[in-house]
Amino acid sequence: MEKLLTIAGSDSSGGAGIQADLKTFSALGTYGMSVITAITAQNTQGVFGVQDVEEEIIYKQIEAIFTDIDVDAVKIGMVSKSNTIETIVNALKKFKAKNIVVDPVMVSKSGYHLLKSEAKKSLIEKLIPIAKIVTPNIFEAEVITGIEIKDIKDMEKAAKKIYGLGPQYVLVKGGHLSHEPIDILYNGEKFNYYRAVRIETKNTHGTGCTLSSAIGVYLAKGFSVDKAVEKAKDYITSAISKSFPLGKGVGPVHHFYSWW
Ligand SMILES: Nc1ncnc2c1ncn2[C@@H]1O[C@H](COP(=O)(O)OP(=O)(O)O)[C@@H](O)[C@H]1O
Ligand SMILES: Cc1ncc(COP(=O)(O)O)c(N)n1
Repeated sequence: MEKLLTIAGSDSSGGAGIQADLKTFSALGTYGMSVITAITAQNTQGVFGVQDVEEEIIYKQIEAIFTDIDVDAVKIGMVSKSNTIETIVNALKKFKAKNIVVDPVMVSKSGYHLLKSEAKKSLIEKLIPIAKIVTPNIFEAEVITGIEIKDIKDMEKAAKKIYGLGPQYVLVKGGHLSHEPIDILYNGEKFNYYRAVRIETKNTHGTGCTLSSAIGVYLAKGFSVDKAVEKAKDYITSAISKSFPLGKGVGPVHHFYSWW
């Protein structure tokens, strides 16, 4: 069984963050482990508080895992502040982590800034360069590049600029486009396009977390990056099509749609 690690924030309502990542790992038949970077008090309507975890215990969690267990892929989500990012990057370099998927989480669907503004520079200069694949949504790609994104051509321009920061692959996600949700993969030479029909639902809490975790799963299973993205895109599209209402706000995707 492949062994996956998520380094991310906890979402108390279970739809995004660490909880979405572990559900994805489990649903797709892999063994999930977690390093918690921050605890959010969150539900389907908003984020009401965040407590960052101290760098020392973040490092110790990573060390405890890598000195004992072979990790086949690592997914990184919410990282809050620059000290957290630097601790994670140094630790992953030290332990020669492979198949690193960086989801550059910035703002929750409910509008809360999960990445502090002082951490943007470290995210861009330190975290993105160690990624095998980085998966910004349109807003994140705009913040990283300064390019305003209105269409596919702008997404391609942003993907090229982000590739210049050092990751091996860039996936700009089109979930927030006004038409079909096309995701664009760039490897420094060519673009691949992943199309899907737009599912009419408000219940999309955790889509980005779920997609990046699923990409990690398929990389751990030995698929090429192109194929891993294709399979992960199929999984997220089905999980969104079976998403369900929960609470009073944005409900979650159904990670276990093929099981129950
Ligand atoms: N309504 C939808 N129907 C189908 N696919 C969607 C929908 N919303 C998002 N997606 C897909 O879900 C994945 C996550 O994308 P996105 O929502 O853009 O990321 P994030 O959660 O980081 O904002 C992408 O593959 C995107 O194309
Ligand atoms: C702990 C945590 N990590 C990530 C997200 C982003 O997920 P979404 O964009 O669906 O709100 C979140 N809301 N909470």
